[in-house]
Amino acid sequence: MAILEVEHLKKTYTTRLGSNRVEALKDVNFTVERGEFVAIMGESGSGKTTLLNLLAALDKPTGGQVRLNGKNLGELKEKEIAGFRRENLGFVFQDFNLLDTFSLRDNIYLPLVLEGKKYEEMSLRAEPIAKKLGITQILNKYPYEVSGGQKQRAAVARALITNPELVLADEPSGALDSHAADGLMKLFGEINEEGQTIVMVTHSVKAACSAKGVLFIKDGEVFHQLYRGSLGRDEMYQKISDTLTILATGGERDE
Ligand SMILES: Nc1ncnc2c1ncn2[C@@H]1O[C@H](COP(=O)(O)OP(=O)(O)OP(=O)(O)O)[C@@H](O)[C@H]1O
Repeated sequence: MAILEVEHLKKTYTTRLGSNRVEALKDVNFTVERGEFVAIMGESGSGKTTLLNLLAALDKPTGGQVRLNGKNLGELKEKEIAGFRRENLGFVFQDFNLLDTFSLRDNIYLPLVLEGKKYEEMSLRAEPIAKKLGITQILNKYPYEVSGGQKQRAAVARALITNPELVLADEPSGALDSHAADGLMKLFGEINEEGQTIVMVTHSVKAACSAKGVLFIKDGEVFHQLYRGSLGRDEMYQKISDTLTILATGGERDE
């Protein structure tokens, strides 16, 4: 079953006086099935962040629609949006977005605090997630006391604690060294194997190899979709690299 349906999605940015228009997304169509792990790739300025913002209901499309579990995000009332986002989506960002004055534990609890959950429930929910992510021993530390990889693990725990339908990640390994990035992608793979649907924007071919499919965006449109299927990691790496080369050189996509 499709968890995410994107139909004829369009986003045009207009400057205040209307003199300058940028068609960031022109006509984007794709679906994400439950349990998928999709990487979104494309050159700088191709519209990836714009797309992610629309998937996250952080911005309104100029045309078309995004449906999450059949619910058209465009029909959400302004006051429903924050709650809908909290209940259905988990976010992981390149720069972690952890609050420095909160311990990792309190950062992870934050979405549940906002939902008004009791401390015991927060603790019960966090325990298995922290264990899985290997951060049980450092939960009382503050973000500035731990490594980038550990910060990102805490951010992933925070994204997962509400048991979201969909995790949206924007360059999650972008600020990590290659060892921590590999660890994070392994973790995403495991979380996905356990049933979590993930959509991740990345510039890294290596990170995209962890996904089950890659959606390539060019000039605000879907240029190509690649599925891992039975491809080995090396083959997948090669196919992604080849497609990025075609994207960059303006050639036609290979079918
Ligand atoms: N708030 C905005 N107002 C006007 N134009 C914008 C705005 N945000 C993005 N754009 C333009 O829309 C286009 C797509 O931008 P977007 O940030 O979505 O690309 P991207 O693929 O995420 O790029 P990058 O990989 O560099 O983050 C670009 O031409 C950009 O300049």
